[in-house]
Amino acid sequence: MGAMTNSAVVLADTAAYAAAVEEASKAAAAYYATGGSTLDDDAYDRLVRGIAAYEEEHPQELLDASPTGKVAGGAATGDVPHTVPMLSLDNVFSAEQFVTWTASLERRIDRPVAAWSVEPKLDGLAVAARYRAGRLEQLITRGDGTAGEDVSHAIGTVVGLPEQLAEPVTIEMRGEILMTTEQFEQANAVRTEHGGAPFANPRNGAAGTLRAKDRAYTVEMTFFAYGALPLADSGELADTLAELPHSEVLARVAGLGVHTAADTDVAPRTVTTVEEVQSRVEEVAALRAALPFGIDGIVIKADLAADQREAGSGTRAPRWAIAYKLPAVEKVTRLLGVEWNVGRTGIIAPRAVLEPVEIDGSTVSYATLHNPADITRRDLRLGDRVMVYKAGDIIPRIEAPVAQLRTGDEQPIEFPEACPQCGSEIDTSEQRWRCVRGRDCRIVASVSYAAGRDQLDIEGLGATRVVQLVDAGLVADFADLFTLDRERLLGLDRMGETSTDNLLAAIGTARTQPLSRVFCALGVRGTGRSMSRRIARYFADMDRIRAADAEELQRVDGIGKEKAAAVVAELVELAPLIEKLMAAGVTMTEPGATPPPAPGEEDTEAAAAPDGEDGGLPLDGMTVVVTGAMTGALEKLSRNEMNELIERAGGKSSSSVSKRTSLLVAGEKAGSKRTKAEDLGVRIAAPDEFAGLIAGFLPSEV
Ligand SMILES: NC(=O)c1ccc[n+]([C@@H]2O[C@H](COP(=O)([O-])OP(=O)(O)OC[C@H]3O[C@@H](n4cnc5c(N)ncnc54)[C@H](O)[C@@H]3O)[C@@H](O)[C@H]2O)c1
Ligand SMILES: [Zn+2]
Repeated sequence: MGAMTNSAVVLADTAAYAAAVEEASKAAAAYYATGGSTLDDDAYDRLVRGIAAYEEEHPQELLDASPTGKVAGGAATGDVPHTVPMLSLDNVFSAEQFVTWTASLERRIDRPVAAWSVEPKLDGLAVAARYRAGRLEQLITRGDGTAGEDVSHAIGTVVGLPEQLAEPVTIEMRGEILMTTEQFEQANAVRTEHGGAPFANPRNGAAGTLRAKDRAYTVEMTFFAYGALPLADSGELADTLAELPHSEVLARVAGLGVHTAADTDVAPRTVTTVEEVQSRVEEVAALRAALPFGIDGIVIKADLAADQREAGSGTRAPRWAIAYKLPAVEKVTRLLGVEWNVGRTGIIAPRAVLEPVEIDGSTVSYATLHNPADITRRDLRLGDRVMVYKAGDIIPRIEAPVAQLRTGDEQPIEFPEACPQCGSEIDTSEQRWRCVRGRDCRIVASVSYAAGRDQLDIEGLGATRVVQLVDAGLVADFADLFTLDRERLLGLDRMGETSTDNLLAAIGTARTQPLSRVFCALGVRGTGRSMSRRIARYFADMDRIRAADAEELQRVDGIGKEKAAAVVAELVELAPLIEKLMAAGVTMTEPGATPPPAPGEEDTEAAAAPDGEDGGLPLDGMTVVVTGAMTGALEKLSRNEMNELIERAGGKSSSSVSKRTSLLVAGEKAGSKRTKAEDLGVRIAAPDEFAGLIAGFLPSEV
């Protein structure tokens, strides 16, 4: 389980302390009233921990408004007295803290705790539900712990809280009201349909919904009981409830028809040792991401009534129970942009680009947005602060914007008007938008990419022409270009003799492109131009690349374990295409590169020879940066071609000048890179001088 990384806010002086108390009180008031706090729980907890730390150092400065030591931070109130106070829970954040807590509890009762109940800490709001003679009469919030608010108007909208019990008993059920993920989605759909702002997360949804009266619509919530108490006229049930172990009380509650967590994957479990508690805690933590409702920890309670009685309660929390907190899975961050990605079948899916935020031990920079309707429904805007949810391995998702944090500068999200991959029209008739070319979209995009200037460089084969070839069924992948039939090309619109012959000639030339470009044209994920060149130079021919396993691929500069495995897998998928290219006579070797020793021969002299001695290339061991306009023999070369040239001559190309740069090729209008190279004392060469240095490697004139 990831450790808690959130440390307390540090408060330097009285003024900072007072400001923190005010901020926390405001947040808590909003949180308990409508669920609409501007802070996420992590930020709130860090603030309160900072307040507590300051108060410990300066007890004489304690402000009345301080949230510490109070149920609901002192922010909630009510006028319906509770029979027995409804308290909060103390927290632990690690196995060690938990062990310390059990030791102090056992010291207090002067004996080992006989059994523990380990249950989910449901992330909703505490309520008391009073049943008289089996009928649900009153629903009350926790309030300040001694008195809560009457929210009986919600009776009938809460799944798991029947209006009639299985037996005509008088009893108070205590538990949590929350929205399941599904209810939350439903709530936001209904709410936005009625012109309301979506709830930022399920907890806010439950808080806002429970207290709202006279809404034009109802949304469902779910109740989970975690305890029961007698009421004034409970009769003999009072004695039973006072004596039964907690676990058996829960079983009675369920027997009466009230919902508990017993039917979930994280059902309460009774165990006897601290080790068993710990392993159940880990189990629950692992199950969390897949649960259909939110939990923010695990509650561990002494199970026996006698143990609970003797431990007693403080003003804010019982001493016989503890909340083992799990890392927060929700954080507020900013929505920076939206990307539109086209899938294999042509589905165009939006993805949110976020200001990176750490959630549960990983950095989250993207979140799924499902479809355009979803964006509209959630009323998301660029620049919005959004609540992001991420647990376990699930794809992070945006729950909703935090509307209270809007500044007015937020911008609408623009939807694409043409397919971002191939430029075709978009079919918007369904919720999930789709490129009208469907699966062909990918073909159009990958053929266009392969024909591009930095890959096979096929002149006259622009996007429109590719669309034309794909639509005519002449091309299903870019290998088909090499077997195009002249007569059939002539049959297409706008393809006269001249353009057809020019195109065929350009394709013929493409056949002679070096392996590095052919490899790049394959579009293997994570291998752009320079990586493709490194791979091609290392292996020298396609067969060797294909024969390489992940371990061997990692010998190529810049390829790590994960990328190596991904490349190997993708090359297997691409086998039919590669074979088609080979059959069409496309070049499969890299000029000037020497293949590595075959596997198993690594220890022979070739491998033992010191680096650089093998080829004696002019730029061996050098890192070269190019800037400004090239002239003379280099004039026509694009930046990519310059980089190819550098690498062919044994150097490494880079785009920025640093201490490690060996040479800067500076042409006309060289700017800041030149200044930087001068400052660092990096050698600078004019294009002509550089051309002389690598003369043997210049592309032959066409
Ligand atoms: N974002 C904000 O602005 C803001 C403001 C105030 C409070 N908060 C958050 O609220 C939390 C503190 O609230 P709290 O005082 O309600 O304490 P809590 O939620 O940490 O713990 C106590 C509550 O746990 C609930 N609970 C869930 N499952 C239970 C179970 N099986 N058995 C017993 N109780 C169970 C009960 O409702 C109980 O009242 C913190 O996590 C804090 O971050 C956030
Ligand atoms: Zn498309």
